Amino acid sequence: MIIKPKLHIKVKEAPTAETDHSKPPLKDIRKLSLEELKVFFVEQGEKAFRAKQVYEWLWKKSVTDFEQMTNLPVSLRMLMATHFTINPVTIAQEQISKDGTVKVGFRLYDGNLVEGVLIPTEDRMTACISSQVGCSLTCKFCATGYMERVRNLDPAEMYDQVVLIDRIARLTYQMPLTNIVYMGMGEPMLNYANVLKSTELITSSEGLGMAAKRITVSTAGIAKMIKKLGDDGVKFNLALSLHAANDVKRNQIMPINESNTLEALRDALKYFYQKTKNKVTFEYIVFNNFNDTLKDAEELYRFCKHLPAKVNIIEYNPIAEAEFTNAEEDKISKFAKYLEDRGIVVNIRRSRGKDIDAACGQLAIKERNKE
Ligand SMILES: C[S@@+](CC[C@H](N)C(=O)[O-])C[C@H]1O[C@@H](n2cnc3c(N)ncnc32)[C@H](O)[C@@H]1O
Ligand code: SF4
Repeated sequence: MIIKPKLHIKVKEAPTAETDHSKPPLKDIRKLSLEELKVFFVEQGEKAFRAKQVYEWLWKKSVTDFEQMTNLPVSLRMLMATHFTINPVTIAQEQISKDGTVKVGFRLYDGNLVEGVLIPTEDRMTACISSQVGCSLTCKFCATGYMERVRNLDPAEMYDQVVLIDRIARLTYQMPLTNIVYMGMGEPMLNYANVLKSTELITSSEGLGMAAKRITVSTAGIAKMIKKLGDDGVKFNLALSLHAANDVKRNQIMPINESNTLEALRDALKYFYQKTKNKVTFEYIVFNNFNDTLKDAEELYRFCKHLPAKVNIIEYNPIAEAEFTNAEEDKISKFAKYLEDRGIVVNIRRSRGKDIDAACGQLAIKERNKE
């Protein structure tokens, strides 16, 4: 297995950045809560009810400019424009795969690029969104693991990805989004508060009003934060990227396992289940000659039998940075059968968008390599 060194992300000059460096950049108005917006308006001698109107324009209608808030007096729009800005996420690249999957490169206000994917299936329109620029967790099979973590996304940046992918779904397939997975770039549990805030916005009636059960947050496994999800009583689904149910093997491909062992994760997941009654999904890529034997399946069975859980076997999308490949079909079927025979629910998920680099991080890493 060849593992190449980490790449450094070069942050581009922001296309919309403040060019007059003598003035501090304006704050994004979407960083304010409804309450904070009310306080601002009252301090400025305006009526408090304006806050609700503005909030609706910002979230439900997702406007990108104060000028678009057409039911508000011009003076109010000008007041906001002198104190705040709106930093919308924009689409930098869009590629459609032969299988209908759409990969989107999102440009953030500071020039950074993150990725999202629209995955259309028979009964679902799923958006896969990013939570960080890069990732600090260095998983050896993941393209994003070869980038440095640059920064966390803020709630509005995650929300915007959903809104933009929803527009693509409606335009391309005449169907709105039905599901959202936090399985793009980054580790959601290392951007905990912003991820939770974004799910609140997506589910709230002031935002998109989607059911929390339609959202899945995926983690590489940070035990402390999984327990916190339990304490916070979240309603969305949780997926754990397991990929090996043996500490020695998992340490090799997911260094986070050294400080968050399988035992710690199992305890955290039990706690999460006790608190939320939400079933957990285990993500497992069956890598050729690494974790593909019936002994590996037995270890996986032993790990998940303690919890009401299901296993998603994900097809691997090979990346240029490492030499992992999928196990052969036959081995994957035997692996799945071993688990199913013991009562574990197994789904085999085919890779989507192979022809367009749909594995998370692949598009951003290519862009970076061009620079
Ligand atoms: C990119 S991660 C982001 C969420 C979180 N950091 C995590 O690890 O669960 C989402 C899922 O994609 C998987 N993944 C990463 N690289 C992949 C690849 N090249 N092919 C298929 N799945 C991949 C991860 O193992 C994880 O289950
Ligand atoms: S799999 Fe998840 S945690 Fe691991 S490097 Fe990729 S994005 Fe980060």
